[in-house]
Amino acid sequence: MAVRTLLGLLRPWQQFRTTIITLRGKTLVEHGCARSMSTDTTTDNLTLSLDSKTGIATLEMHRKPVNGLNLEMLTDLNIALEKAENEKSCKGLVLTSGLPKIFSAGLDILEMYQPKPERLAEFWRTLQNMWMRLYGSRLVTIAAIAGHSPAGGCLMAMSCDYRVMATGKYAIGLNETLLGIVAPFWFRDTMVNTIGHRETERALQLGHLYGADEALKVGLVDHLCDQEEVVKAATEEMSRWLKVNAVARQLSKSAMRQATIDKLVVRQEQDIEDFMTFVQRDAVQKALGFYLQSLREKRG
Ligand SMILES: CCCCC/C=C\CCCC/C=C/C(=O)SCCNC(=O)CCNC(=O)[C@H](O)C(C)(C)COP(=O)(O)OP(=O)(O)OC[C@H]1O[C@@H](n2cnc3c(N)ncnc32)[C@H](O)[C@@H]1OP(=O)(O)O
Repeated sequence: MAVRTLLGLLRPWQQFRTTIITLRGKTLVEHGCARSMSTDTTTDNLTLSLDSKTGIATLEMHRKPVNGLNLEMLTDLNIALEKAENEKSCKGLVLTSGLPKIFSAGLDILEMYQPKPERLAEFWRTLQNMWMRLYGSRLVTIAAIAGHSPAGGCLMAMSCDYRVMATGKYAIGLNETLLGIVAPFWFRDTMVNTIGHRETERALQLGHLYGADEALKVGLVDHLCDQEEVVKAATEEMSRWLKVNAVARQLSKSAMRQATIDKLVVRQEQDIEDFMTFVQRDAVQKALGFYLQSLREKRG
């Protein structure tokens, strides 16, 4: 409180600072505001910005062409999520995309196709960490989904507390079987926790991608609105969640989610090994190759 009062005495130009951080050979530019203790970050892959009045951060993904989750993007996501988590004035986070018609195409398949083992292990660990951070966040997290959200994109959306999706011809779901791969147990658990066991069983086997109406019907998303309105609708919903006592809400969230996260915590190394063995199998490499080819041919 005393710190806030002191900061309030600073002149506006004294309240802003710009810091440049170099990370993994990339430059992060930070524009910080001392009054709100907020820190905005932009990288090649995303922008994190905090509205100091509301305490709501927006995390906008913008890795072209489809927000494919590669190692660098996942690293940036981890840093941004940690930053929002550690920022005391931040209470909620809207996760969205700055690319048209895409929330996220999920994991960058090129990370799994003909991989270098060392990078493959790091890639998977970084994904695990991102999921644990997002699923277990103390913040109210709302996904604003204005585009396609298959596989890893669906995982990110399901890891939020609430999902707003645009009406339109967009698809969301865990479609791994269509690629000839298997959704790992923590992807499956997250879906079971969201839409229930029977619906998950059906969706996983079929690799079913839900349209927006169907996703709403099974509870995979919570609200539909026009494409242009998704972030606004997410922010409006957020204000409802922020009225709830924060400690009580966080404890309730953790009571519902921690056991699912702990399952991965105790099996994290084994899960990396399982992933590496599975992905490097000849049959899986062949299937991924065909799938990549089919994506390329689709474009003509
Ligand atoms: C038993 C033990 C088990 C242990 C675990 C084992 C296995 C591991 C499981 C791993 C879990 C995997 C999760 C994933 O997320 S896998 C990725 C799944 N994603 C997809 O299937 C989406 C594929 N993409 C699309 O369907 C479409 O691109 C779209 C998202 C609907 C967007 O369509 P559109 O706007 O028409 O764009 P294009 O299709 O033209 O795509 C533009 C370029 O982007 C490339 N692309 C698309 N998606 C990906 C991707 N996920 N990774 C890499 N690259 C991607 C596409 O090829 C185009 O490239 P080009 O310009 O070079 O042709």
